[in-house]
Amino acid sequence: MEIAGNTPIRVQSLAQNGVSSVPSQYIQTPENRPKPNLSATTVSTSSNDTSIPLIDLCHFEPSRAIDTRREISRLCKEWGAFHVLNHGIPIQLLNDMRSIGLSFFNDLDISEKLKYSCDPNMAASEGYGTRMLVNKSDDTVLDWRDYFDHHTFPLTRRNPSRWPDYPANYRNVVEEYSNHMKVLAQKLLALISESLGAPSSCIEEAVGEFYQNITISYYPSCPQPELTLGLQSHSDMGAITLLIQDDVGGLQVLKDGEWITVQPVSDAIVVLLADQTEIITNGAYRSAIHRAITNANKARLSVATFHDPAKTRKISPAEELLSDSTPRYRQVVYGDYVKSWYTKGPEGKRNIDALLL
Ligand SMILES: O=C(O)CCC(=O)C(=O)O
Ligand SMILES: [Fe+2]
Repeated sequence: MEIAGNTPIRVQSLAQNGVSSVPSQYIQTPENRPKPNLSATTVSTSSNDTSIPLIDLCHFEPSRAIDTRREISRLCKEWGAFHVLNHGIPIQLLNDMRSIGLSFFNDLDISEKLKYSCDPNMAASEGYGTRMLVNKSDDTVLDWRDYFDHHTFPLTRRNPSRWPDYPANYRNVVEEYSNHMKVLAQKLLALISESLGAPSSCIEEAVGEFYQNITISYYPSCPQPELTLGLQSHSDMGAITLLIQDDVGGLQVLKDGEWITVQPVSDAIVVLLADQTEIITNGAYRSAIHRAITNANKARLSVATFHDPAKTRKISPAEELLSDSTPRYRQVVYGDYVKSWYTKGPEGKRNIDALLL
């Protein structure tokens, strides 16, 4: 599966070559394969029952704060994943972000895209890639996904000249999107802190300066969606992830042992609580296990914006949130957490479970 220069084959090239069956490296073990879609045979339920919940943030209107905090608390305890509406991000910017991502993947030749290749031997390196883990063993099952990862905060990491210059507005859109998403992540972490009765700065102070990465994922149509995953089951390792997707759908969240498909809502943003927030809140709020499935007929695009601590940051349950309970998680240096995640793989929540006291 490797071509000259140690560059892994991009899934989009496989799909464009019209393969009728997926190469064996992409075939999931039976227990990890998506269940066949039962919706046609089950009794119809309201759409609320078959997606994650949605909360209207009412533009962070102070007079709604008490209700919003109460609802946020419930969603963080029961789900760790929910849609937000009236979040303050211009809808046009969400559409522009989807549109520039799609142009990069659809309009450029593979040879053009490969000019932006990330370093396949380095975890989360910036650029165009396909393999998420740095694990080199041949028995790793591969995701049916290509991506472009951008390093966007702190500003010292941001270098738009390393990003595509096609379409012409690509770099501007990513910069503007990054700035808006950072503000929203701060507002949400403040609400989440308040919803636990803590000062609004509690979680953000525990995280420290945000390291923000934006990953555009592209999932080509797949000849055998029943055997593959676009992205394996995981919880995100940082503090909070903000995600948008197109109208194809394929994001699934694990709730009470069942995979729930997140129905696309084009103006809404998906909030995913990540592992460091689980540690900081001492498990009061749990990170969401999620994955992406593939589609036989359509390619799919999503944009995930991750907000993480610095690699040198020590993370442990916040004093203000412990009150009379004892810490349930060992302190961890965030860089060590990331290293273990990328070498061992996520496999559900094995990395955070290893920190449980
Ligand atoms: O494509 C999606 O909907 C999920 C992406 C995701 O979970 C990730 O990039 O961590
Ligand atoms: Fe994720």
